Amino acid sequence: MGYFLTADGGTESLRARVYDLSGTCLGSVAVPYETRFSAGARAEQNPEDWWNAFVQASRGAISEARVDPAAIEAITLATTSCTVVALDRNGKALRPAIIWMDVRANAEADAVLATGDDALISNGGGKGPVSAEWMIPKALWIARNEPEIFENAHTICEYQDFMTMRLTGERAASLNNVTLRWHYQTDRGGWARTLVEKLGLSALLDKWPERIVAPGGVIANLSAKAAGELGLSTRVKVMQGGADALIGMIGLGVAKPGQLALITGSSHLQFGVTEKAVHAPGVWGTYRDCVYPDRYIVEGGQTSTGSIIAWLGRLMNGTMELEALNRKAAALEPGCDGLLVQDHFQGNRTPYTDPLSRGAIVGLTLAHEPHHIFRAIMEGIGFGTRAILDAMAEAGYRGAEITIGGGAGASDLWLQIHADTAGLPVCVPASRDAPSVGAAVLAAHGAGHFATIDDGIAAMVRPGKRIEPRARETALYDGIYQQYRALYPALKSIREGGKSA
Ligand SMILES: Nc1ncnc2c1ncn2[C@@H]1O[C@H](COP(=O)(O)OP(=O)(O)O)[C@@H](O)[C@H]1O
Ligand SMILES: O=C(CO)[C@@H](O)[C@@H](O)COP(=O)(O)O
Repeated sequence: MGYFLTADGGTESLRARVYDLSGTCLGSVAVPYETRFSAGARAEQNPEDWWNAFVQASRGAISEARVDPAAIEAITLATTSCTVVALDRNGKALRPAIIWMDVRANAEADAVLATGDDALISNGGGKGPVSAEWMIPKALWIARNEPEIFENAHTICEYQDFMTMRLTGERAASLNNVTLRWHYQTDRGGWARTLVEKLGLSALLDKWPERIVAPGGVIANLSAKAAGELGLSTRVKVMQGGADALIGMIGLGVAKPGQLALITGSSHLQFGVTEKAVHAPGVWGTYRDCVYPDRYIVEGGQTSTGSIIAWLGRLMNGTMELEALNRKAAALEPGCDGLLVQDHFQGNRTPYTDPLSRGAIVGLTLAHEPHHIFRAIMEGIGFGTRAILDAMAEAGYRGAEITIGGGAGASDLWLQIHADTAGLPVCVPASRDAPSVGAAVLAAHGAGHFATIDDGIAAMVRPGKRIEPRARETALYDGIYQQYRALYPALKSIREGGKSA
C-alpha cells in the first residue's frame, strides 16, 4: 500500500503529515516559524525557514508513522497563498517574503483596479475589488520601491512555487494560485498580459514560472538533492497542491454546488462551489477551474482571525493557556459584559476590502479580564463571518450549513459561537486538518489511485461532528451583530477625520 507525505505550510507553522489511502493520518509533526510584523500592516517571513521546517517536520512525520521511507509514493503541499518571494537565478531569496496578510501594496492595488483590464473579470465582473494582498500589487510594490530587487529577480512567485523549486528544480506555478491571486483565466486567454503591460510591468511576465500545473497534476520527481535532504528516493513524485485554504476545501469534502466551507487558521476564508460566476458587492471573487475542473469557487475572507488570538497571546507574554481561557470564556454570556471587537487588525478582506481598516475593542471596563477579551475576539470574528455569508446570500449563494476546518476547530466554544452567530449548523469532519487531508487526496489522485478528486474525497474524507445553533444565543447575537455592523462606518469616519462614512 502506498503512503503520501503532505505539508500544510500555514502562517504560524508547517505541519508535515503522512497518510494512507483510507485518509488515516499515521504521523504528524509541526515546526513553527517566525513572522516579523512592522508598521503599515507589514508582515514578512524567511523562505529558508519554510524549507528547513519542511525537512525537519517531514523526517519527523515519516519516523512517527513508522513507514518505510521507500513506501512514500508522492508528496503534495498546501501553503499560504499570495505570499510573494523574489528569487535569484539559483532560487535564493533576494529579500524576505512579503506574506499574504501584508497590505503595504495599497496604492498599487488601486493602480491595478484603475487599469480596468479584462483580466479583472473574476472580481466583481471587473468592478473589483482588487486586494493589496495579491500577486500583482505586491510585485508592483517591489518594482516601485525596490527597483534593484525587481530587476535582479529571476523569479517572482509564491511560497508554493518556491517549495516546488526546492523539491524538484522545476519552475512551475499552481493553477490554483494563479487563478485566485494572479488574475489568470483558463477560459479567457490565460496570463494577465495586458493588465501587467498597462502597469508598465511587462518584465514580470518573464519572472513568473512559465509552466502551470493543476492541483493533483504531476510536477516532477524529487530531485537528487531534495531526496537526500528528506531521506527519500528520487522515485517519489511531487504532485501539485495550492493555496492552503482552497486545498482545505477538498479536505472538508466541500465539492458540490451549494456547500459552504469555512477554513480557519491565522485567517478565515469562506468558500462556496458554483456552476456559474457569482459577482456582487462584498464578494472577493469567483474563480473557474481553480480546485475542481469546470466548477467555480466563490470567495469571501477575513484577513486576521486566529492571528488576533495569537496577538493576545503575545500581549500576555506567553502566559496564555488556551484550554483555561476557553473554559472561563464558555461561562460568559454572549457579548462578554459589553465588549465588541472589530476583527480588522490587518485590514478588511471582505465585505469592505479596506486595507486601512483596523481592529478595535470597544466597551472595556476595569472589570474585564483576558477571558472576556478572548471570547469577544471569537465573537467579533463570528460576526465578520456572518457579514460575509450575508453578502454571499445577497449575491444568491446561501449555504444550509457550514463545514469548518483548521485551528478554530480546536475550540468547541468557537465552533458553537460560529453556529450561533451565523444561525447555521456547523459540521466538522473527523479530521480538522483540512489542507493536509486535501493534499493527501491530491497526492493519491495524482498517483492514479482515484480517477477524480471527488472519488478521492469519497474514499479519504470522513464525517465528524455537527453543532446546531442555539435559539436563545442566536437571538442575542442577532442584536449584537447590528452593533458590530455599525462599528465599521463609525470607525472609518473617525479615521477619515470625522467625515461621514
Ligand atoms: N484551543 C484553541 N482555542 C482557540 N483558538 C485556537 C485553539 N487552538 C488553536 N486555535 C487558533 O488556531 C490558530 C492556528 O491555526 P492553524 O490552522 O494551526 O494556523 P495557520 O494555518 O495560520 O498556521 C491559532 O492562532 C489560534 O487562534
Ligand atoms: O488565502 C490566503 C491568502 O491569499 C490566506 O488567508 C491563507 O493562505 C492563510 O492561511 P492560514 O490562515 O495561515 O492557514
